[in-house]
Amino acid sequence: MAQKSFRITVLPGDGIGPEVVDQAIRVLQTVSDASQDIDLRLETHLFGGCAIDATGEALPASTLAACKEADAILMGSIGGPKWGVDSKVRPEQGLLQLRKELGVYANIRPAKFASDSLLENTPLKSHVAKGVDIIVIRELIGGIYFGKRKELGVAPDEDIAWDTMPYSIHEVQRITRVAAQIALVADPPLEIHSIDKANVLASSRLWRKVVTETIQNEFSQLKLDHHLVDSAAMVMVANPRKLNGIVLTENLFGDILSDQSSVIPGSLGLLPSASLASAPSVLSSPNFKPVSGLYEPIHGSAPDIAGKDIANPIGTILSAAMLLRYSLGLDKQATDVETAVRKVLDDTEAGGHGLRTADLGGKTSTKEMGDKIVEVLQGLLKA
Ligand SMILES: NC(=O)C1=CN([C@@H]2O[C@H](COP(=O)(O)OP(=O)(O)OC[C@H]3O[C@@H](n4cnc5c(N)ncnc54)[C@H](O)[C@@H]3O)[C@@H](O)[C@H]2O)C=CC1
Ligand SMILES: CC(C)CC(=O)C(=O)O
Ligand SMILES: [Mg+2]
Repeated sequence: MAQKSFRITVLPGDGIGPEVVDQAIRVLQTVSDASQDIDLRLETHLFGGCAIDATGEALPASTLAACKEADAILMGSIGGPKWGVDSKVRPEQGLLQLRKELGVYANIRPAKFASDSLLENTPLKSHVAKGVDIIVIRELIGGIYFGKRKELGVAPDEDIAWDTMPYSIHEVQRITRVAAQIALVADPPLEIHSIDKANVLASSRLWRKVVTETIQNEFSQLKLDHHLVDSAAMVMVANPRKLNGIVLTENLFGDILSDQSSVIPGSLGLLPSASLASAPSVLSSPNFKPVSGLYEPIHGSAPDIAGKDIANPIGTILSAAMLLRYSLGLDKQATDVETAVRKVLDDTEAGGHGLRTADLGGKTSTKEMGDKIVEVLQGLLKA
């Protein structure tokens, strides 16, 4: 078999970013070392606050070029108090610019139990949390994060600041199609729960109309319902199984609801994400075509725990699994990474280790968690 060689651009970023990315790099290296047929070439670049310190820019041109040339990008997290909200150049601006430049409008954030044993860690009652399996699909390059805004102190009306939340029919159609295509891969297909604030916002009325028409006209076999975002936030913690399937929503609501969804399996540090410029193609299909993408945990740079070797690396490691599956077409290896994570967390299954980092009430360090996942993965990759 001809060797498959892939370029992966790595952006460790700030705070705990480099700590959790180090463990995901070891996982990808383990996949590469296990097969003569696979060669993963990882190249690290400056991005975020560390890039501002070194170059004055959050997203230097060389970093953007490396991202555009890569088969996939693995990111940690950016930001921190050193480059806070009053700074002229902020790391978060670089992240928004990167997402926009790459056109990755579809942000896929699965919120499920990486291991059933995590039920002991949920702050919800276990009968409420059990069986929750939600994929948040968040529109990522539109809405209020990208709309026109005016800062305080800018004339006219210097005492007023504002943001706007524009959405076009095209933007809502394409994210709805991604949600529908992901829903259809499951058997039975997943239900779609579209979240908006259509009782107040014009952009939400457009959202609801376009989602409804796209599903009715193109995917009429799928079940769709609509929730207002305030009550959806309540349902997500009171009876989250009601939202099982796909939670489809716009940029700001998706940012908030996905952090909230991480409470269900027990920690923000557990959840991965993929940001893509099209629907991922179905791996079992003969027409499978890998898509380039940006992969990152859903959390931020966690300045409160940075530099202590206690951050949970699992969200980043599971993001690397999504990278293997969607961008490199390495489904078996992706599943092996997910199985390794499950076995390391699990305290009941054969070969389970029951490890927990501090966010889940344990004492396992970031590096020890990475060590164990790599060790279990090596065994699985040989099989
Ligand atoms: N994609 C990105 O790079 C993102 C960057 N940020 C930036 O990160 C900075 C900090 O933001 P925060 O609001 O504090 O949110 P955060 O997500 O960094 O942290 C929130 C809480 O979760 C904990 N936490 C997060 N990840 C964890 C992990 N892997 N293991 C254990 N605990 C974890 C933190 O210790 C903190 O208590 C800000 O500058 C923000 O703009 C925030 C979200 C996403
Ligand atoms: C840091 C922001 C730009 C984004 C964010 O919080 C996220 O994507 O989860
Ligand atoms: Mg966020």
